[in-house]
Amino acid sequence: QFYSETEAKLFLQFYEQTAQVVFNQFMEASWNYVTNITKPNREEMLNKEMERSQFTLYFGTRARLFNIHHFQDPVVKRMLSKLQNIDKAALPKDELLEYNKLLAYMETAYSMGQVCMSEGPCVTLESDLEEIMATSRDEKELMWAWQGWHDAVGRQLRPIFGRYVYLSNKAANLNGYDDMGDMWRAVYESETLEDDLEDLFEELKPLYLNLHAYVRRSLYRHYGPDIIDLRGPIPAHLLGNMWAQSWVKILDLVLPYPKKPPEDITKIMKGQHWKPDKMFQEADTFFTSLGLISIPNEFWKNSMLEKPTDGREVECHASAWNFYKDNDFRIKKCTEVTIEDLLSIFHQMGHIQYFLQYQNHSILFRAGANPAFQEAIGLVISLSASSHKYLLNRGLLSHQHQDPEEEINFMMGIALEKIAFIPFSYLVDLFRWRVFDGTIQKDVYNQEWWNLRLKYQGLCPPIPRSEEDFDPGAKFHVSANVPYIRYFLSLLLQFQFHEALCKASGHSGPLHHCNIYNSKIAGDILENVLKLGSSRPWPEVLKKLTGKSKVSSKALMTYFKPLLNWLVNENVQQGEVLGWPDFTCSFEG
Ligand SMILES: C[C@H](NC(=O)O)C(=O)O
Ligand SMILES: [Zn+2]
Repeated sequence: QFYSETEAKLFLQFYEQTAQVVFNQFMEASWNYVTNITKPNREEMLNKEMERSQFTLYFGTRARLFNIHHFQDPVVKRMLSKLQNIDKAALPKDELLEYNKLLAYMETAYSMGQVCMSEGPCVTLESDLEEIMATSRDEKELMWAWQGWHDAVGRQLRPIFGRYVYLSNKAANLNGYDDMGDMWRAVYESETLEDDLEDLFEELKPLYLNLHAYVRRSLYRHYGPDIIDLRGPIPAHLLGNMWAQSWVKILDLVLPYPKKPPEDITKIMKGQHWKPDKMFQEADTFFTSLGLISIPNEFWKNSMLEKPTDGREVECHASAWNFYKDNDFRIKKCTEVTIEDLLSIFHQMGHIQYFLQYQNHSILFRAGANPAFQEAIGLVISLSASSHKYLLNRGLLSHQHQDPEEEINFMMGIALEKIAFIPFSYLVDLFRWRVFDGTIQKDVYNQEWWNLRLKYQGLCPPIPRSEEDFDPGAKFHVSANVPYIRYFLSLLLQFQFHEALCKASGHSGPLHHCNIYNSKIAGDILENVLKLGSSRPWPEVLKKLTGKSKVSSKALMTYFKPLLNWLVNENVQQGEVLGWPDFTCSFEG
Protein backbone atom coordinates (compact mmCIF):
# COMPACT_ATOMS: atom_id res chain seq x y z
CA GLN A 1 0.00 0.00 0.00
CA PHE A 2 1.12 3.57 -0.51
CA TYR A 3 1.67 6.11 2.21
CA SER A 4 0.34 9.65 2.41
CA GLU A 5 2.34 12.82 1.99
CA THR A 6 2.00 13.51 5.71
CA GLU A 7 3.57 10.17 6.52
CA ALA A 8 6.30 11.00 4.02
CA LYS A 9 7.14 14.15 5.96
CA LEU A 10 7.40 12.21 9.23
CA PHE A 11 9.56 9.61 7.47
CA LEU A 12 11.90 12.33 6.21
CA GLN A 13 12.21 13.89 9.67
CA PHE A 14 13.16 10.50 11.11
CA TYR A 15 15.72 10.11 8.32
CA GLU A 16 17.15 13.54 9.10
CA GLN A 17 17.89 12.77 12.75
CA THR A 18 19.49 9.37 12.17
CA ALA A 19 21.42 10.27 9.01
CA GLN A 20 23.58 12.89 10.73
CA VAL A 21 24.95 10.32 13.18
CA VAL A 22 25.60 7.62 10.57
CA PHE A 23 27.21 10.02 8.10
CA ASN A 24 29.37 11.60 10.80
CA GLN A 25 30.71 8.25 11.96
CA PHE A 26 31.48 7.23 8.39
CA MET A 27 33.31 10.49 7.70
CA GLU A 28 35.36 10.17 10.88
CA ALA A 29 36.38 6.60 10.00
CA SER A 30 37.26 7.58 6.42
CA TRP A 31 39.23 10.58 7.63
CA ASN A 32 41.17 8.45 10.13
CA TYR A 33 42.07 6.09 7.31
CA VAL A 34 43.24 8.57 4.67
CA THR A 35 45.25 10.53 7.27
CA ASN A 36 46.83 7.39 8.68
CA ILE A 37 46.75 4.47 6.25
CA THR A 38 46.95 1.37 8.45
CA LYS A 39 45.19 -2.00 8.40
CA PRO A 40 43.10 -1.38 11.54
CA ASN A 41 41.99 2.00 10.20
CA ARG A 42 41.09 0.36 6.89
CA GLU A 43 38.99 -2.27 8.70
CA GLU A 44 37.20 0.41 10.73
CA MET A 45 36.54 2.44 7.57
CA LEU A 46 35.10 -0.63 5.82
CA ASN A 47 32.88 -1.35 8.83
CA LYS A 48 31.50 2.17 8.95
CA GLU A 49 31.00 2.07 5.18
CA MET A 50 28.93 -1.09 5.60
CA GLU A 51 26.86 0.53 8.34
CA ARG A 52 26.22 3.55 6.14
CA SER A 53 25.18 1.29 3.28
CA GLN A 54 22.78 -0.66 5.50
CA PHE A 55 21.30 2.65 6.64
CA THR A 56 20.94 3.89 3.05
CA LEU A 57 19.37 0.59 1.99
CA TYR A 58 16.82 0.75 4.84
CA PHE A 59 15.68 4.28 4.03
CA GLY A 60 16.06 3.94 0.27
CA THR A 61 13.85 0.87 0.14
CA ARG A 62 11.18 2.56 2.21
CA ALA A 63 11.44 5.78 0.23
CA ARG A 64 10.47 3.74 -2.83
CA LEU A 65 7.16 2.84 -1.17
CA PHE A 66 5.94 6.39 -1.58
CA ASN A 67 4.21 7.12 -4.83
CA ILE A 68 5.63 10.61 -5.19
CA HIS A 69 3.83 11.35 -8.45
CA HIS A 70 0.64 12.11 -6.47
CA PHE A 71 2.43 14.35 -3.99
CA GLN A 72 2.01 18.14 -4.07
CA ASP A 73 4.99 19.42 -2.06
CA PRO A 74 7.96 19.79 -4.48
CA VAL A 75 10.43 19.69 -1.61
CA VAL A 76 9.12 16.36 -0.33
CA LYS A 77 9.20 14.98 -3.87
CA ARG A 78 12.78 16.17 -4.43
CA MET A 79 13.93 14.73 -1.09
CA LEU A 80 12.33 11.35 -1.68
CA SER A 81 13.72 11.06 -5.21
CA LYS A 82 17.22 11.76 -3.86
CA LEU A 83 16.70 9.14 -1.17
CA GLN A 84 15.61 6.56 -3.73
CA ASN A 85 19.05 6.41 -5.37
CA ILE A 86 20.94 4.19 -2.95
CA ASP A 87 24.02 3.75 -5.18
CA LYS A 88 26.18 0.74 -4.20
CA ALA A 89 24.04 -0.04 -1.15
CA ALA A 90 21.78 -1.82 -3.63
CA LEU A 91 24.39 -4.57 -4.08
CA PRO A 92 24.01 -7.90 -2.26
CA LYS A 93 26.00 -7.75 0.98
CA ASP A 94 28.87 -9.99 -0.14
CA GLU A 95 29.34 -8.08 -3.40
CA LEU A 96 29.10 -4.77 -1.56
CA LEU A 97 31.92 -5.85 0.74
CA GLU A 98 33.99 -6.96 -2.25
CA TYR A 99 33.27 -3.65 -4.00
CA ASN A 100 34.28 -1.58 -0.95
CA LYS A 101 37.52 -3.56 -0.65
CA LEU A 102 38.22 -2.98 -4.35
CA LEU A 103 37.63 0.75 -3.96
CA ALA A 104 39.89 0.92 -0.90
CA TYR A 105 42.57 -1.07 -2.73
CA MET A 106 42.53 1.20 -5.80
CA GLU A 107 42.63 4.45 -3.83
CA THR A 108 45.34 3.17 -1.49
CA ALA A 109 47.47 1.84 -4.35
CA TYR A 110 47.44 5.39 -5.73
CA SER A 111 48.10 7.11 -2.40
CA MET A 112 50.95 4.77 -1.49
CA GLY A 113 52.38 4.78 -5.02
CA GLN A 114 56.11 5.43 -5.30
CA VAL A 115 58.97 5.08 -7.76
CA CYS A 116 62.27 3.60 -6.60
CA MET A 117 65.67 4.45 -8.03
CA SER A 118 67.71 1.47 -9.25
CA GLU A 119 69.78 1.92 -6.12
CA GLY A 120 68.65 3.97 -3.14
CA PRO A 121 65.57 5.93 -2.19
CA CYS A 122 62.02 5.75 -3.46
CA VAL A 123 60.12 8.91 -4.31
CA THR A 124 56.41 9.69 -3.92
CA LEU A 125 54.05 11.61 -6.18
CA GLU A 126 53.49 14.59 -3.84
CA SER A 127 55.71 16.26 -4.05
CA ASP A 128 58.86 14.54 -5.37
CA LEU A 129 57.58 13.30 -8.74
CA GLU A 130 55.33 16.33 -9.25
CA GLU A 131 58.37 18.53 -8.56
CA ILE A 132 60.39 16.70 -11.22
CA MET A 133 57.55 16.91 -13.75
CA ALA A 134 57.25 20.64 -13.00
CA THR A 135 60.89 21.71 -12.95
CA SER A 136 63.02 19.23 -14.92
CA ARG A 137 63.86 20.23 -18.49
CA ASP A 138 65.72 16.97 -19.13
CA GLU A 139 63.58 14.81 -21.40
CA LYS A 140 65.12 11.54 -20.11
CA GLU A 141 64.50 12.48 -16.45
CA LEU A 142 60.92 13.44 -17.26
CA MET A 143 60.48 10.12 -19.05
CA TRP A 144 61.78 8.26 -15.97
CA ALA A 145 59.33 10.01 -13.63
CA TRP A 146 56.40 9.67 -16.01
CA GLN A 147 56.96 5.99 -16.77
CA GLY A 148 57.82 5.16 -13.16
CA TRP A 149 54.55 6.58 -11.84
CA HIS A 150 52.32 5.20 -14.61
CA ASP A 151 53.84 1.74 -14.31
CA ALA A 152 53.83 1.74 -10.49
CA VAL A 153 50.16 2.69 -10.07
CA GLY A 154 48.40 1.96 -13.36
CA ARG A 155 49.60 -1.62 -13.47
CA GLN A 156 48.24 -2.30 -9.96
CA LEU A 157 44.76 -1.23 -11.06
CA ARG A 158 44.76 -3.03 -14.40
CA PRO A 159 43.91 -6.55 -13.12
CA ILE A 160 40.94 -5.48 -11.01
CA PHE A 161 39.46 -2.58 -12.99
CA GLY A 162 37.20 -4.90 -14.97
CA ARG A 163 35.67 -6.22 -11.75
CA TYR A 164 35.22 -2.63 -10.50
CA VAL A 165 33.33 -1.84 -13.73
CA TYR A 166 31.16 -4.95 -13.40
CA LEU A 167 30.15 -4.22 -9.80
CA SER A 168 29.65 -0.51 -10.52
CA ASN A 169 27.30 -1.34 -13.36
CA LYS A 170 25.43 -3.89 -11.27
CA ALA A 171 24.85 -1.26 -8.58
CA ALA A 172 23.69 1.21 -11.22
CA ASN A 173 21.28 -1.35 -12.71
CA LEU A 174 19.83 -2.03 -9.25
CA ASN A 175 19.06 1.70 -9.04
CA GLY A 176 17.33 1.67 -12.41
CA TYR A 177 20.19 3.03 -14.55
CA ASP A 178 21.63 1.51 -17.74
CA ASP A 179 25.17 1.61 -16.34
CA MET A 180 27.26 3.61 -13.88
CA GLY A 181 28.00 6.34 -16.44
CA ASP A 182 24.23 6.79 -16.82
CA MET A 183 23.94 7.13 -13.04
CA TRP A 184 26.83 9.60 -12.84
CA ARG A 185 25.26 11.78 -15.57
CA ALA A 186 21.82 11.70 -13.92
CA VAL A 187 22.99 14.09 -11.21
CA TYR A 188 22.91 16.88 -13.84
CA GLU A 189 19.19 16.36 -14.43
CA SER A 190 19.54 16.94 -18.19
CA GLU A 191 18.36 14.85 -21.16
CA THR A 192 20.83 16.60 -23.47
CA LEU A 193 23.94 16.57 -21.27
CA GLU A 194 26.24 14.64 -23.63
CA ASP A 195 25.28 16.71 -26.68
CA ASP A 196 25.59 19.94 -24.73
CA LEU A 197 29.07 18.91 -23.56
CA GLU A 198 30.16 18.06 -27.11
CA ASP A 199 28.86 21.44 -28.35
CA LEU A 200 30.68 23.30 -25.58
CA PHE A 201 33.90 21.43 -26.35
CA GLU A 202 33.60 22.32 -30.05
CA GLU A 203 33.14 26.00 -29.16
CA LEU A 204 36.33 25.92 -27.09
CA LYS A 205 38.37 23.93 -29.60
CA PRO A 206 39.87 26.89 -31.54
CA LEU A 207 41.18 28.31 -28.26
CA TYR A 208 42.83 25.01 -27.37
CA LEU A 209 44.23 24.32 -30.84
CA ASN A 210 45.90 27.72 -30.93
CA LEU A 211 47.45 27.25 -27.51
CA HIS A 212 48.53 23.71 -28.39
CA ALA A 213 50.26 24.86 -31.62
CA TYR A 214 51.99 27.74 -29.86
CA VAL A 215 53.23 25.60 -26.96
CA ARG A 216 54.37 22.88 -29.37
CA ARG A 217 56.54 25.49 -31.14
CA SER A 218 58.11 26.54 -27.83
CA LEU A 219 58.82 22.92 -26.89
CA TYR A 220 60.29 22.37 -30.36
CA ARG A 221 62.72 25.24 -29.72
CA HIS A 222 63.77 23.66 -26.42
CA TYR A 223 63.73 19.90 -27.14
CA GLY A 224 64.39 19.92 -30.91
CA PRO A 225 63.00 18.04 -33.93
CA ASP A 226 63.89 14.57 -32.60
CA ILE A 227 61.36 14.96 -29.81
CA ILE A 228 58.80 17.41 -31.23
CA ASP A 229 57.00 17.10 -34.58
CA LEU A 230 55.57 20.51 -35.47
CA ARG A 231 52.65 18.80 -37.23
CA GLY A 232 52.18 16.13 -34.63
CA PRO A 233 50.96 15.47 -31.08
CA ILE A 234 53.03 16.55 -28.08
CA PRO A 235 54.68 13.87 -25.90
CA ALA A 236 52.73 13.88 -22.62
CA HIS A 237 55.72 14.13 -20.27
CA LEU A 238 56.89 17.59 -21.42
CA LEU A 239 54.01 19.77 -20.21
CA GLY A 240 55.06 20.30 -16.57
CA ASN A 241 52.44 18.00 -15.05
CA MET A 242 52.13 14.24 -14.56
CA TRP A 243 48.85 14.12 -16.53
CA ALA A 244 49.52 17.14 -18.81
CA GLN A 245 46.26 18.59 -17.44
CA SER A 246 47.82 21.92 -16.42
CA TRP A 247 50.79 23.48 -18.23
CA VAL A 248 51.53 26.39 -15.86
CA LYS A 249 54.90 24.98 -14.85
CA ILE A 250 56.36 25.42 -18.33
CA LEU A 251 55.46 29.12 -18.52
CA ASP A 252 59.18 29.91 -18.59
CA LEU A 253 59.53 27.87 -21.79
CA VAL A 254 56.54 29.44 -23.54
CA LEU A 255 56.61 33.05 -22.28
CA PRO A 256 55.44 35.35 -25.13
CA TYR A 257 57.75 38.20 -24.02
CA PRO A 258 60.74 36.58 -22.30
CA LYS A 259 62.34 39.97 -21.65
CA LYS A 260 59.48 40.80 -19.30
CA PRO A 261 59.17 37.70 -17.11
CA PRO A 262 56.46 37.89 -14.41
CA GLU A 263 57.66 38.17 -10.81
CA ASP A 264 58.16 34.79 -9.12
CA ILE A 265 55.36 34.84 -6.54
CA THR A 266 56.52 31.58 -4.95
CA LYS A 267 59.90 33.19 -4.31
CA ILE A 268 58.20 36.27 -2.83
CA MET A 269 56.04 34.07 -0.58
CA LYS A 270 59.11 32.22 0.67
CA GLY A 271 60.95 35.52 1.14
CA GLN A 272 58.04 36.73 3.27
CA HIS A 273 58.17 33.47 5.27
CA TRP A 274 54.68 32.34 4.29
CA LYS A 275 53.57 29.15 6.05
CA PRO A 276 50.61 26.90 5.15
CA ASP A 277 48.48 28.43 7.93
CA LYS A 278 48.97 31.89 6.47
CA MET A 279 47.93 30.57 3.06
CA PHE A 280 44.65 29.27 4.48
CA GLN A 281 44.14 32.53 6.40
CA GLU A 282 44.66 34.44 3.14
CA ALA A 283 41.83 32.51 1.50
CA ASP A 284 39.60 32.90 4.56
CA THR A 285 40.22 36.66 4.52
CA PHE A 286 39.07 36.80 0.90
CA PHE A 287 35.79 35.07 1.72
CA THR A 288 35.10 37.26 4.76
CA SER A 289 35.93 40.37 2.67
CA LEU A 290 32.85 39.41 0.62
CA GLY A 291 30.76 39.22 3.80
CA LEU A 292 30.77 35.42 3.74
CA ILE A 293 31.35 33.07 6.68
CA SER A 294 34.78 32.72 8.28
CA ILE A 295 36.12 29.22 8.88
CA PRO A 296 35.33 28.02 12.44
CA ASN A 297 38.01 27.19 15.00
CA GLU A 298 37.37 23.46 14.66
CA PHE A 299 38.81 23.72 11.14
CA TRP A 300 42.24 24.68 12.44
CA LYS A 301 42.16 22.01 15.13
CA ASN A 302 40.95 19.09 12.99
CA SER A 303 42.42 19.67 9.50
CA MET A 304 45.58 18.16 8.05
CA LEU A 305 47.22 21.10 6.31
CA GLU A 306 50.68 19.61 5.79
CA LYS A 307 52.14 16.22 4.97
CA PRO A 308 52.84 14.60 8.37
CA THR A 309 56.49 14.12 9.26
CA ASP A 310 55.88 11.37 11.81
CA GLY A 311 56.12 8.60 9.22
CA ARG A 312 52.37 8.18 8.81
CA GLU A 313 51.22 7.14 5.33
CA VAL A 314 48.57 9.58 4.14
CA GLU A 315 46.52 10.29 1.01
CA CYS A 316 48.00 13.58 -0.16
CA HIS A 317 45.49 14.44 -2.88
CA ALA A 318 43.86 17.64 -1.57
CA SER A 319 40.21 17.45 -0.53
CA ALA A 320 37.60 19.23 1.60
CA TRP A 321 35.53 17.29 4.13
CA ASN A 322 32.05 17.80 5.63
CA PHE A 323 31.49 15.90 8.90
CA TYR A 324 27.76 16.65 9.09
CA LYS A 325 28.22 17.82 12.64
CA ASP A 326 28.26 21.26 14.27
CA ASN A 327 30.83 23.26 12.35
CA ASP A 328 33.21 20.34 11.79
CA PHE A 329 34.65 20.97 8.28
CA ARG A 330 38.23 20.04 7.33
CA ILE A 331 40.77 20.15 4.52
CA LYS A 332 43.38 17.49 3.93
CA LYS A 333 46.31 18.84 1.89
CA CYS A 334 50.05 18.25 1.74
CA THR A 335 50.61 22.00 1.38
CA GLU A 336 53.81 23.41 -0.09
CA VAL A 337 54.52 27.16 0.03
CA THR A 338 53.94 27.97 -3.66
CA ILE A 339 51.54 30.18 -5.63
CA GLU A 340 50.00 27.05 -7.20
CA ASP A 341 49.20 25.69 -3.74
CA LEU A 342 47.81 29.06 -2.64
CA LEU A 343 45.35 28.98 -5.55
CA SER A 344 44.58 25.32 -4.88
CA ILE A 345 43.75 26.35 -1.29
CA PHE A 346 41.25 28.87 -2.65
CA HIS A 347 39.68 25.97 -4.54
CA GLN A 348 39.41 23.81 -1.42
CA MET A 349 38.17 26.70 0.72
CA GLY A 350 35.40 27.21 -1.85
CA HIS A 351 34.13 23.77 -0.88
CA ILE A 352 34.30 24.71 2.82
CA GLN A 353 32.35 27.92 2.19
CA TYR A 354 29.62 25.94 0.43
CA PHE A 355 29.47 23.49 3.40
CA LEU A 356 29.17 26.44 5.80
CA GLN A 357 26.45 28.15 3.79
CA TYR A 358 24.13 25.15 3.43
CA GLN A 359 24.78 23.47 6.77
CA ASN A 360 21.29 24.27 8.13
CA HIS A 361 19.62 22.62 5.17
CA SER A 362 18.18 19.12 5.20
CA ILE A 363 21.03 16.68 4.89
CA LEU A 364 19.59 15.62 1.52
CA PHE A 365 20.24 19.12 0.16
CA ARG A 366 23.76 19.54 1.59
CA ALA A 367 25.49 19.41 -1.78
CA GLY A 368 26.28 21.81 -4.59
CA ALA A 369 23.47 22.75 -6.97
CA ASN A 370 25.34 20.19 -9.07
CA PRO A 371 28.89 18.82 -8.55
CA ALA A 372 30.34 21.41 -10.96
CA PHE A 373 28.98 24.22 -8.77
CA GLN A 374 30.88 22.74 -5.83
CA GLU A 375 34.10 22.86 -7.85
CA ALA A 376 33.47 26.31 -9.33
CA ILE A 377 33.09 28.39 -6.14
CA GLY A 378 36.72 28.31 -5.11
CA LEU A 379 37.80 28.74 -8.72
CA VAL A 380 35.77 31.95 -9.07
CA ILE A 381 37.51 33.44 -6.06
CA SER A 382 40.91 32.32 -7.33
CA LEU A 383 40.26 34.11 -10.63
CA SER A 384 40.19 37.33 -8.61
CA ALA A 385 43.02 36.16 -6.37
CA SER A 386 45.28 35.60 -9.40
CA SER A 387 44.54 39.09 -10.77
CA HIS A 388 47.39 41.61 -10.83
CA LYS A 389 45.35 44.05 -8.72
CA TYR A 390 44.76 41.58 -5.91
CA LEU A 391 48.30 40.23 -5.79
CA LEU A 392 49.68 43.78 -5.82
CA ASN A 393 47.57 44.96 -2.90
CA ARG A 394 48.36 41.82 -0.94
CA GLY A 395 52.05 42.54 -1.35
CA LEU A 396 52.70 39.50 -3.55
CA LEU A 397 53.71 41.62 -6.52
CA SER A 398 55.66 44.88 -6.59
CA HIS A 399 55.37 46.14 -10.19
CA GLN A 400 52.65 48.77 -10.01
CA HIS A 401 51.17 48.09 -13.43
CA GLN A 402 51.42 45.74 -16.42
CA ASP A 403 52.24 47.04 -19.90
CA PRO A 404 50.48 45.31 -22.83
CA GLU A 405 53.28 42.76 -23.24
CA GLU A 406 53.35 41.91 -19.52
CA GLU A 407 49.58 41.55 -19.73
CA ILE A 408 49.92 38.95 -22.49
CA ASN A 409 52.49 37.13 -20.36
CA PHE A 410 50.00 37.20 -17.46
CA MET A 411 47.15 35.85 -19.58
CA MET A 412 49.37 33.11 -20.91
CA GLY A 413 49.95 32.00 -17.33
CA ILE A 414 46.21 31.76 -16.70
CA ALA A 415 45.66 30.05 -20.08
CA LEU A 416 48.24 27.35 -19.29
CA GLU A 417 46.02 26.42 -16.34
CA LYS A 418 42.54 26.92 -17.76
CA ILE A 419 42.74 26.33 -21.53
CA ALA A 420 45.14 23.39 -21.28
CA PHE A 421 42.62 21.76 -18.95
CA ILE A 422 39.69 21.89 -21.41
CA PRO A 423 40.26 18.59 -23.27
CA PHE A 424 41.60 16.65 -20.28
CA SER A 425 38.63 17.54 -18.07
CA TYR A 426 36.34 16.45 -20.90
CA LEU A 427 37.95 13.15 -21.87
CA VAL A 428 38.43 11.48 -18.47
CA ASP A 429 34.72 10.67 -18.16
CA LEU A 430 34.28 10.26 -21.91
CA PHE A 431 36.62 7.33 -21.36
CA ARG A 432 34.88 6.00 -18.24
CA TRP A 433 31.36 6.42 -19.65
CA ARG A 434 32.42 4.24 -22.61
CA VAL A 435 34.03 1.71 -20.31
CA PHE A 436 30.81 1.54 -18.27
CA ASP A 437 28.51 1.28 -21.31
CA GLY A 438 30.70 -1.42 -22.83
CA THR A 439 31.86 0.56 -25.88
CA ILE A 440 35.40 0.15 -24.55
CA GLN A 441 36.15 -3.43 -23.58
CA LYS A 442 38.91 -4.26 -21.11
CA ASP A 443 41.24 -5.76 -23.73
CA VAL A 444 41.63 -2.31 -25.25
CA TYR A 445 41.40 -0.04 -22.15
CA ASN A 446 44.84 1.50 -22.64
CA GLN A 447 44.81 2.04 -26.36
CA GLU A 448 41.35 3.59 -26.15
CA TRP A 449 42.61 5.89 -23.38
CA TRP A 450 45.45 7.02 -25.65
CA ASN A 451 43.08 7.35 -28.62
CA LEU A 452 41.10 9.89 -26.59
CA ARG A 453 44.27 11.60 -25.34
CA LEU A 454 45.36 11.94 -28.98
CA LYS A 455 41.97 12.99 -30.36
CA TYR A 456 41.10 15.62 -27.74
CA GLN A 457 44.40 16.67 -26.17
CA GLY A 458 46.80 16.15 -29.10
CA LEU A 459 49.13 14.21 -26.83
CA CYS A 460 51.15 11.05 -27.19
CA PRO A 461 52.58 8.73 -24.57
CA PRO A 462 56.34 9.43 -24.30
CA ILE A 463 57.05 5.76 -24.91
CA PRO A 464 55.08 2.88 -26.46
CA ARG A 465 52.32 1.67 -24.11
CA SER A 466 50.66 -1.76 -24.03
CA GLU A 467 47.66 -3.49 -22.53
CA GLU A 468 49.88 -4.47 -19.60
CA ASP A 469 49.58 -0.80 -18.65
CA PHE A 470 46.52 1.08 -17.40
CA ASP A 471 47.49 4.72 -17.70
CA PRO A 472 44.09 6.21 -16.75
CA GLY A 473 44.58 4.49 -13.36
CA ALA A 474 47.55 6.78 -12.72
CA LYS A 475 45.08 9.66 -12.25
CA PHE A 476 43.68 10.11 -8.74
CA HIS A 477 40.02 10.37 -9.70
CA VAL A 478 40.08 7.10 -11.64
CA SER A 479 41.74 5.28 -8.72
CA ALA A 480 39.37 6.98 -6.23
CA ASN A 481 36.16 6.45 -8.21
CA VAL A 482 35.49 10.22 -8.39
CA PRO A 483 33.60 11.45 -11.47
CA TYR A 484 35.43 14.09 -13.50
CA ILE A 485 33.03 15.87 -15.88
CA ARG A 486 32.32 18.27 -12.99
CA TYR A 487 35.73 19.85 -13.66
CA PHE A 488 34.96 20.48 -17.34
CA LEU A 489 31.66 22.14 -16.42
CA SER A 490 33.25 24.10 -13.56
CA LEU A 491 35.82 25.41 -16.02
CA LEU A 492 32.97 27.16 -17.87
CA LEU A 493 30.83 28.01 -14.85
CA GLN A 494 33.67 29.77 -13.03
CA PHE A 495 33.95 32.32 -15.84
CA GLN A 496 30.17 32.78 -16.01
CA PHE A 497 30.13 33.37 -12.24
CA HIS A 498 33.19 35.64 -12.44
CA GLU A 499 31.62 37.76 -15.18
CA ALA A 500 28.32 38.08 -13.29
CA LEU A 501 29.93 38.91 -9.94
CA CYS A 502 32.35 41.37 -11.55
CA LYS A 503 29.46 43.16 -13.22
CA ALA A 504 27.48 43.23 -9.97
CA SER A 505 30.46 44.59 -8.06
CA GLY A 506 30.69 47.50 -10.50
CA HIS A 507 33.82 46.35 -12.34
CA SER A 508 34.41 47.95 -15.73
CA GLY A 509 37.15 47.14 -18.24
CA PRO A 510 38.64 43.80 -19.31
CA LEU A 511 37.34 40.78 -17.43
CA HIS A 512 40.87 39.60 -16.61
CA HIS A 513 41.45 42.82 -14.64
CA CYS A 514 38.51 42.15 -12.34
CA ASN A 515 39.05 41.47 -8.65
CA ILE A 516 35.89 41.17 -6.51
CA TYR A 517 37.84 41.34 -3.20
CA ASN A 518 35.85 43.36 -0.57
CA SER A 519 32.70 43.46 -2.71
CA LYS A 520 29.77 42.85 -0.35
CA ILE A 521 27.39 43.02 -3.34
CA ALA A 522 29.17 40.14 -5.04
CA GLY A 523 29.31 38.28 -1.73
CA ASP A 524 25.58 38.74 -1.23
CA ILE A 525 24.75 37.25 -4.64
CA LEU A 526 27.09 34.35 -4.02
CA GLU A 527 25.64 33.73 -0.54
CA ASN A 528 22.11 33.49 -1.90
CA VAL A 529 23.24 30.81 -4.32
CA LEU A 530 25.34 28.82 -1.87
CA LYS A 531 22.59 28.75 0.76
CA LEU A 532 20.34 26.82 -1.64
CA GLY A 533 22.62 23.78 -1.70
CA SER A 534 21.01 21.22 -3.98
CA SER A 535 17.43 22.12 -2.96
CA ARG A 536 16.61 23.63 -6.36
CA PRO A 537 17.38 22.45 -9.93
CA TRP A 538 20.76 23.88 -10.89
CA PRO A 539 19.57 25.78 -14.07
CA GLU A 540 17.33 27.82 -11.75
CA VAL A 541 20.29 28.53 -9.45
CA LEU A 542 22.51 29.45 -12.41
CA LYS A 543 19.85 31.88 -13.62
CA LYS A 544 19.71 33.48 -10.15
CA LEU A 545 23.45 34.12 -10.32
CA THR A 546 24.05 34.99 -13.95
CA GLY A 547 20.65 35.71 -15.50
CA LYS A 548 21.07 32.71 -17.81
CA SER A 549 20.11 29.10 -17.11
CA LYS A 550 22.54 27.40 -19.51
CA VAL A 551 26.23 26.57 -19.24
CA SER A 552 27.96 28.75 -21.82
CA SER A 553 31.49 29.22 -23.19
CA LYS A 554 30.90 32.95 -23.82
CA ALA A 555 32.38 34.31 -20.57
CA LEU A 556 35.50 32.15 -20.88
CA MET A 557 35.96 33.30 -24.47
CA THR A 558 35.52 36.94 -23.37
CA TYR A 559 38.16 36.55 -20.67
CA PHE A 560 40.73 35.07 -23.09
CA LYS A 561 39.85 37.16 -26.18
CA PRO A 562 42.97 39.37 -26.00
CA LEU A 563 45.19 36.30 -25.68
CA LEU A 564 43.43 34.41 -28.48
CA ASN A 565 43.99 37.38 -30.79
CA TRP A 566 47.67 37.34 -29.89
CA LEU A 567 47.94 33.56 -30.32
CA VAL A 568 46.22 33.53 -33.71
CA ASN A 569 48.48 36.32 -34.93
CA GLU A 570 51.58 34.56 -33.61
CA ASN A 571 50.60 31.19 -35.09
CA VAL A 572 49.83 32.71 -38.48
CA GLN A 573 53.22 34.45 -38.47
CA GLN A 574 54.96 31.18 -37.61
CA GLY A 575 52.94 29.33 -40.22
CA GLU A 576 51.78 26.88 -37.55
CA VAL A 577 49.57 23.94 -38.43
CA LEU A 578 46.66 23.79 -36.00
CA GLY A 579 46.02 20.27 -34.77
CA TRP A 580 48.16 17.19 -35.40
CA PRO A 581 47.76 15.86 -38.96
CA ASP A 582 50.87 13.74 -38.33
CA PHE A 583 48.92 11.73 -35.76
CA THR A 584 51.64 9.16 -35.00
CA CYS A 585 53.79 9.49 -31.89
CA SER A 586 57.42 10.45 -32.36
CA PHE A 587 58.76 7.08 -31.16
CA GLU A 588 56.78 5.52 -34.01
CA GLY A 589 59.36 7.09 -36.29
C1 LIG B 1 41.06 19.39 -11.17
C2 LIG B 1 41.11 18.37 -10.08
N1 LIG B 1 41.02 19.05 -8.82
C3 LIG B 1 40.87 18.37 -7.62
O1 LIG B 1 40.83 17.12 -7.63
O2 LIG B 1 40.76 19.06 -6.58
C4 LIG B 1 42.42 17.57 -10.18
O3 LIG B 1 43.27 17.73 -9.33
O4 LIG B 1 42.55 16.80 -11.13
ZN1 LIG C 1 37.35 20.30 -5.67
